[in-house]
Amino acid sequence: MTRGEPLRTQDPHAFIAGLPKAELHVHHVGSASPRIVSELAARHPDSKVPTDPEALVDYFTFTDFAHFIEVYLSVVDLIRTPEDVRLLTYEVARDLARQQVRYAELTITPWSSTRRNIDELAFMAAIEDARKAAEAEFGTVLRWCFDIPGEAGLEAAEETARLATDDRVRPEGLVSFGLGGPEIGVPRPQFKPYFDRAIAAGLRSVPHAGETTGPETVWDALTHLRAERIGHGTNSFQDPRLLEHLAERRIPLEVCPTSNIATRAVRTLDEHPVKEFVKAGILVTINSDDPPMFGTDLNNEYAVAARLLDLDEQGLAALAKNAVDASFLDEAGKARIRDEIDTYTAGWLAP
Ligand SMILES: Nc1ncnc2c1ncn2[C@@H]1O[C@H](CCC(=O)c2cccc(C(=O)O)c2)[C@@H](O)[C@H]1O
Ligand SMILES: [Zn+2]
Repeated sequence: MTRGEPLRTQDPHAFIAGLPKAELHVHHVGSASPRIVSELAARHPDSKVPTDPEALVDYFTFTDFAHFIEVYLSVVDLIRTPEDVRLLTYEVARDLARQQVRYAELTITPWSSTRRNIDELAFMAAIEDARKAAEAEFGTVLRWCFDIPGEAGLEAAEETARLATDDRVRPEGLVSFGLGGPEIGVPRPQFKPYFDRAIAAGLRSVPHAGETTGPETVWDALTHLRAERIGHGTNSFQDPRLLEHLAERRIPLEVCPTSNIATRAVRTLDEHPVKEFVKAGILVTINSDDPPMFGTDLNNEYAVAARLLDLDEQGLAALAKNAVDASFLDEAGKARIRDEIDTYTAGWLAP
């Protein structure tokens, strides 16, 4: 790409690759690279996960959301020791740093590990050790969102709330509390007491909603779970009043375009409602969700957004700043990344 020429007619990849970014919606286990997955699968030959990274492409082709969760859990099954947890977390940070991600909020489901007999304190020590190493070595700041796997029931919710609020256990890097997994048959209001506890302990509320069910789930997340950002929120487009509400209250959406196609929540990228969200004045952030499982990464999601939203370099820089604004970083941290984005963009556009 030639500097100074309008991006619209050019390939945006080079600009995006160097653009400093923040990632707000990315799952810990869902970020395991094919190399890590095949390494773990080889360590645990009883697993049905392929050891050949090429075979993983087929394995990571999903017929629907339920199939995605089934495959996701087979990868969760590969993580069996605190050392597996530390290695995964550190490698995820390395992949983020390579994409110029300066700050990421990583969604972790601690219950999935403690129920697989990983000691809770050893688990927390493993993620914190990786977080500190990543910040020192790559300059990427990681923070955690602990999420309830909704379909696993209220015992899992109780355990997740305990791990997130008990001062003897909760890790220093924890900033938010989430809710993931299937939405069908898993009403949001039942999780209110757990979100209340997490919020009282100073955590921010970031449930998934409106990914596989309609706008009423997003309303539930706002009303009952006091959501400050919505994971996906894809089907919000079906309710104009909800779009207005999200815009007015400045509730950001964590949009993950390729994920929605891979899990068949949306039929094609061209039908993705992200453009309607922007038109409605909603603070849209672009994210990768479970990048290797969906054959994507954050840079590719920005390229997808550039196409769907018809963005030039300034537009992409504004999108990157949306994620900084919507993050749970402190003001000084936000200002640093915003400045970096401005400096990078000005340098790129200078004749
Ligand atoms: N696009 C997504 N949309 C929603 N969620 C997503 C997405 N990507 C990844 N997740 C993750 O999937 C987990 C689901 C885990 C789950 O349901 C479950 C049920 C029963 C037992 C167990 C177990 O561990 O034994 C787990 C969520 O907590 C979430 O972190
Ligand atoms: Zn997600």
